[in-house]
Amino acid sequence: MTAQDHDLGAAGATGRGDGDEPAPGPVPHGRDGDRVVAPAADGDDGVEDALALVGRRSALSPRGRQAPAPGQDGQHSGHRGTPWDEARAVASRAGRAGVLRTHRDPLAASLGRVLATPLTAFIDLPPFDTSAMDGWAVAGPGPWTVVSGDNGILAGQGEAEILVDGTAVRIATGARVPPGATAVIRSEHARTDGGGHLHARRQVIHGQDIRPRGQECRSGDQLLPAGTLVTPAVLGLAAAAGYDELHTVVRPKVEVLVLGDELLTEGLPHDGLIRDALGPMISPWLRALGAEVTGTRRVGDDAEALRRAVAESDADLVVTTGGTAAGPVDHVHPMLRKVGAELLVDGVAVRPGHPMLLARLAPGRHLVGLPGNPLAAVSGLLTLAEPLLRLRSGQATPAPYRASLRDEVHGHPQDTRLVPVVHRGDAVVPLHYRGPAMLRGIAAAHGLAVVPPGGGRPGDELEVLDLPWPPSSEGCFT
Ligand SMILES: Nc1nc2c(c(=O)[nH]1)N[C@H]1C(S)=C(S)[C@@H](COP(=O)(O)OP(=O)(O)OC[C@H]3O[C@@H](n4cnc5c(N)ncnc54)[C@H](O)[C@@H]3O)O[C@H]1N2
Ligand code: MOO
Repeated sequence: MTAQDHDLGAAGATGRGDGDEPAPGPVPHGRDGDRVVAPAADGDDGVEDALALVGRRSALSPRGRQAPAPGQDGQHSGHRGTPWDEARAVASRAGRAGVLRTHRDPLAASLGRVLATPLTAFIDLPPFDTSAMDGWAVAGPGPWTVVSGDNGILAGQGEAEILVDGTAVRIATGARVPPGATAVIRSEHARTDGGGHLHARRQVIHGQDIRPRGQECRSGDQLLPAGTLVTPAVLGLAAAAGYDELHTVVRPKVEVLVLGDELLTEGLPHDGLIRDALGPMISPWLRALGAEVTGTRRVGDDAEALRRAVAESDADLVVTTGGTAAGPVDHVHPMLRKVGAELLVDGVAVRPGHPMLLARLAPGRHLVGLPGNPLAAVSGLLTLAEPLLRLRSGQATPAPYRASLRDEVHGHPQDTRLVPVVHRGDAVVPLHYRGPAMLRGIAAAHGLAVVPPGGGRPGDELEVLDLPWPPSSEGCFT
C-alpha cells in the first residue's frame, strides 16, 4: 500500500428527581464540603448546576492564549466557557487544519474509512442486457419455436447468437439476453407443448424481466461522493462497479492517556479505588468516530509522566481523561503550559462536561482534554473530539438532525445540556441515570438530546446527536 499526501483538508428526566435538574431557586442543592446534598432518588450528584448557579465563570475567549495556570486564569477564574455550538465549530476548524493523508488499499482494507475521491462508475451497470429471471428469452409475439434444449443460456457466458422473431431459448437469471430478444418469460409463466413450441400463460409485455444495460449507472456516473463512509454496502457497490482498491483518507492517529491514581483495571472497587470506566470506553468510541487508536496508556496522577507522554506522542490527536479541573493532582492545564500548547477551547458552556478543553500542540496536532466524570467525558467526546475527527478523517458533515421531545427536561440557566435519550416512534425520550458520574443512562441510549438553556418541553424539536452505532434495544430507564 502506498501512502500519499493529498491536500483535501486545507482544502428522562420525567420528574423522578434526577439530581441534575436545577431547582428554580438560586442554588438547587445544598453543598456540604465535598458532599453534595442532592434531592435525587436515581439521578446524579447535582454538582454541575450548583456550580453554575453560583456563577464560577465570566465570558473570556481562550483563543490564542497559552494554557493558564489553574486558579490564575481559564476555567477556574470564573469564566463561563465557550458556548457549546461555538466550541464544536472551533473543533471542526481544528479538524480541517493541516493536510489529509490518503491511500489506495484493497477493498477489504478500506472498510470503515472515508472515500477521498468520489466513487465513479468505470462501466455501465449492468454491463449488458441481463435476464432478471430463470425462464425463456423470446423474440416477437408467441407462440415461439424453442431453438435450443438443455440449459440454454447461462450466466457467465459470452454473447449469444441473435434470437430471430418467433423463437425462444432457455435462459438463466443473470445471463446475457441474446440480441433480438424482446422479453423474458419466467419459467412458471410458460409451458412447452409436445411439438417444441413455447406458450405464454399470461400476457407478455415488451422488455419484461430484462434489466437493460446501464439501468443502474452509466460509465462515468458518480456513484458516491468523496466523504462517504466505506460500509459493507459500499464495498459491494465498488466491487460490482469493477474496483479492486479504494482511495480513502488515512484515519487520524489518536492516543488516549488515562489519568488518575484511583483507577483499577480489573476486579471490584475497594478502599476508595474505582474501576477505570474510560479506558475501555474511549478507545472503541474514537474508532467508531473514524480514528485509528494507537494505544491507551494509564499515566496515573504523575505530572511529569503526563508531560512526557504528550511531548513524545506523534499522534494527530491526544485524548486525555480526567485532570481537567483544579484539584491538587489535576495536571492537564499545567502540562499544556509546559509543552507550549495553545488553548483553543478552555471550558464549554455545556452540562455535563464543562471543564473539557481543546488545545493545539503543534500545527495539525491537537489535544482534547475530557473531564474525568464518565458522562462528562462522553459529552467532551461528542462536543470536541467528534467534530475534529469527522473533519480530520474526511467525513462529510451531516445536516443537524432534530426530533420531538416526549417529556420535559429542565434546562440549565445558561448552559446547553446533553441528555441521553432513546428514540420512540417519532419522538425522543429522556433517560434517567444521567448524572455526570453515571453511565447507566448513556449505555441504554440511542443518542444525546441537545437541550438549550431554559430546557425543553414536550413537543419541542431538539437537535439529537445519535451515537455512532445502531440502536440495540429500547432503553429501559425512561
Ligand atoms: N472546585 C471545582 N471542582 C470541580 C469542578 C469545578 O468546576 N470546580 N468541576 C467538576 C466537574 S463538573 C467535573 S466534570 C470534574 C472534572 O474533573 P477532572 O477532569 O479534573 O477529573 P478528575 O478529578 O480526575 O475526576 C473526576 C471524577 O471522575 C472520576 N474518574 C476519573 N477518571 C475516571 C475513569 N477513567 N473512570 C472512572 N471514573 C473516573 C474520578 O475518580 C472523579 O470521581 O471536576 C469537578 N470538580
Ligand atoms: O459535572 Mo462535570 O459536568 O461532570 O462536567
